[in-house]
Amino acid sequence: MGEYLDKGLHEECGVFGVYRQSDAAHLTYFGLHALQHRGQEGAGIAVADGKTVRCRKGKGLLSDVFGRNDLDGMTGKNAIGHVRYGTAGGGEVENVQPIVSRLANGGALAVAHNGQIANAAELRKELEDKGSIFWGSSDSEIILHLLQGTKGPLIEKIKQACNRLDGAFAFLILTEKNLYAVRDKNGLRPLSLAKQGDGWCVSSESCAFDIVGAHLVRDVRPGEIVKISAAGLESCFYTEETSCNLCAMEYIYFSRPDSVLERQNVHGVRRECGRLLAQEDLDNFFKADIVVGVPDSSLSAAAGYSEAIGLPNEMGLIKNRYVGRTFIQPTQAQRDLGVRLKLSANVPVVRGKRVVLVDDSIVRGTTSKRIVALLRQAGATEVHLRIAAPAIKYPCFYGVDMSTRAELASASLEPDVLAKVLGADSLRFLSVDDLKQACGCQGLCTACFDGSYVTPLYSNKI
Ligand SMILES: O=P(O)(O)OC[C@H]1O[C@H](OP(=O)(O)OP(=O)(O)O)[C@H](O)[C@@H]1O
Ligand SMILES: NC(=O)CC[C@H](N)C(=O)O
Ligand code: SF4
Ligand SMILES: [Mg+2]
Repeated sequence: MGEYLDKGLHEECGVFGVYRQSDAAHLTYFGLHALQHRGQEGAGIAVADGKTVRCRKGKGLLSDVFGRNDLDGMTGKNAIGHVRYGTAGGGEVENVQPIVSRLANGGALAVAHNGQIANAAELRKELEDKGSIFWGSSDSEIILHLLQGTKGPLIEKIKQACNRLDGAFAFLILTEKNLYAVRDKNGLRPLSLAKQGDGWCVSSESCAFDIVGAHLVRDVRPGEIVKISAAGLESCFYTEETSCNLCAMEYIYFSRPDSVLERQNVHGVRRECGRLLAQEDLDNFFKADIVVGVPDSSLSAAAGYSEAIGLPNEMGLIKNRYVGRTFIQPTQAQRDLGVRLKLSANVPVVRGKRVVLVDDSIVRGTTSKRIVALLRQAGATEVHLRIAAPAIKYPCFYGVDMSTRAELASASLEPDVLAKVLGADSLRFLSVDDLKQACGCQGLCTACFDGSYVTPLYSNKI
């Protein structure tokens, strides 16, 4: 990620697929475009025309990989695509997805995976001991090797493979004729299904359906394998032991505000997090002048906080929308300037004001520290930091780039100590109970807040 500004939280991957659509490759391009926020390291599209599966992929953004005419030769009515931020294995092109392979029966298939397989190290060793040779180093490739080692029609192979995998996986498989959508039994990563004319779409987030004119039907259920073929849509489950534990960070940070996950609109959840966060300040007769959200991901929470507490929600920080990719290998001085390149304080708005600064999360604390300093330099008299998520204290082994406790600011520092380190006058987080209430869905993974992991940890260490 050296080419990008040093971000606190990295997105995950996004998957998108279409079935029975003329111009499937172009539609997949547009779907992936709506999911670009989930991964910027690599992108790819595989398309099937009933006889073959063709794939084009490369490093970088979608627009780096696909030029104006690059999709012209990719004919076929079914396609899948992927945007990657790697969580296992490096950023090399071998790990960019979809990964295309051939089973022993000669059938070609392409796989696009979002998530992280918790027992990847154990499975890879077992497969290598049995003779598998891996092409790359990502955990996603394990899915293909497991399929090769099982018997029966593909749907049976997928069931058997899924029963060996643990952790987080939402993946798509494209064969010459069919499309499969699979979600792990804990429902850790999102995956939704939509109807488009007489065809279908599948996506990590529903925001991608809107852009291609498809209509959200439902989430793929935890443990479900959906097969889309000429016969229509068939559904089966690889296990009966299922429960929904969607990643809470999808609501807090990763997903786009216009997406609907498990029937909850992401903007609505964030706004409710902000409202609930304000409650304790209201009860304590907390005094401030304005509420400022950190653009863009905290704006919904700031709106909810401001509504509940009755203070104006002001545009005290401005984001430069053209910052994303900046310079290759920035110098340390340029890194230090990072937040100024991305965010500027709106001086006339914050000067002389007691500011409630609302952000969605603190991971390493770098962003908050820089923004608090920025507001003070702009003349804010007080800066009270309010985080619309609980304190992150434990690593994630399910596909989010927070892998050691040492890098997490809240793992070792209580809020009042952390407030001092960040230069804020006060600091409060949302409680886990309030987060669950705001998300309103039946189950939620909250492991990085409370250490309640929904799978065994295998060789991963807390
Ligand atoms: O405590 P830290 O390690 O700094 O990480 C936390 C920050 O990271 C994310 O923002 P980021 O700047 O990555 O992206 P955004 O512009 O999409 O919010 C998140 O919204 C927090 O602001
Ligand atoms: N962020 C993700 O979902 C990544 C998928 C997979 N673990 C990879 O590294 O390619
Ligand atoms: S541990 Fe945290 S980031 Fe990881 S899946 Fe669970 S809620 Fe999401
Ligand atoms: Mg942020």
